[in-house]
Amino acid sequence: MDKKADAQVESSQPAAPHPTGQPVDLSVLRAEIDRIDAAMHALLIERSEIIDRLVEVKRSRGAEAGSAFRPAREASMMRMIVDRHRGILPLDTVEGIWRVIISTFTYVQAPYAVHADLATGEAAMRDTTRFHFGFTVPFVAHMGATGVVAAVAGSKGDLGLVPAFAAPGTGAWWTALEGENAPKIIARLPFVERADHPAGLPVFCIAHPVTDGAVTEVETWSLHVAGWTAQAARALAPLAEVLAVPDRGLDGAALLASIPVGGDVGLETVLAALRASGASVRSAALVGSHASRYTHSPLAAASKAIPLARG
Ligand SMILES: O=C(O)C(=O)C[C@]1(C(=O)O)C=C[C@@H](O)C=C1
Repeated sequence: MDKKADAQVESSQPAAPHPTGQPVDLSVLRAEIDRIDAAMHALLIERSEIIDRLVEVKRSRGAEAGSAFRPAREASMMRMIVDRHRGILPLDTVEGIWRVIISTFTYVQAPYAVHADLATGEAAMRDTTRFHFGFTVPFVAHMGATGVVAAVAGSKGDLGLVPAFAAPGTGAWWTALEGENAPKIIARLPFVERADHPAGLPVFCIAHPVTDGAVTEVETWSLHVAGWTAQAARALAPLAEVLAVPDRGLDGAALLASIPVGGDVGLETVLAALRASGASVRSAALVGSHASRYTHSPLAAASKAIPLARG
């Protein structure tokens, strides 16, 4: 059956009855869908116009020309979007749609590329990059985080994605972030974590230091220690998330420690724990910051979204 005939047969079938008891024709519902699609499209066009005005305001305030990415704003938008969602459209879809909207509006303000380290697994890193940045933003593949950091350092406003987990052979790439003008960690993705996230690979997003819109809920510190032992690793485990790789000499290690700001544990606590375990700390450099990890729980959301039956 051709599509037109198919549509006619379908639309001649009465759809599920309306709550008033009257059957509703499919064509009526499709007209509603067209109306909603047109309204959504018009809103996106209106959003573009607001972005034009936002660019003017940023320019008039002398904002940096490099990148339009504002980590604090994006983290808070993604939390709001996920928290208000309800209905049968999967959350993964909603999050993906807004990641593409926001990343593309970032791109139209100031073009950038995303450099990604594929060394720990090409498929997962590609999925993650496309989920968070869409297909309009150019994707540049690298084999190793060091190449990603170098590419970001040499660019005007590009972003880099590197694994936020320990993987064999990754090396202490974060030591290249130590200089004052070197790139820094500015975000950790996904902004909203949950079980079965379709692009759940934990990655750090790297960029030139952000002076406008940085978020400092978690600081990332590059530490060089001597006397790195299993005991030292155990002492740090409850205090901070740590990536560690061998560095300079037999028992030396380069660490990347993520330490929440304003909590019970600060950099001093971490350094004291290292010293108490017999390690000595040769240097500590702040190499970035990002929003706190934010976890979405479907059960908590469901109990919030579905009103309890009364009576
Ligand atoms: O709020 C801004 O500063 C914007 O540039 C707008 C916008 C968006 O599209 O909503 C785009 C890029 C930023 O990373 C954050 C948000």
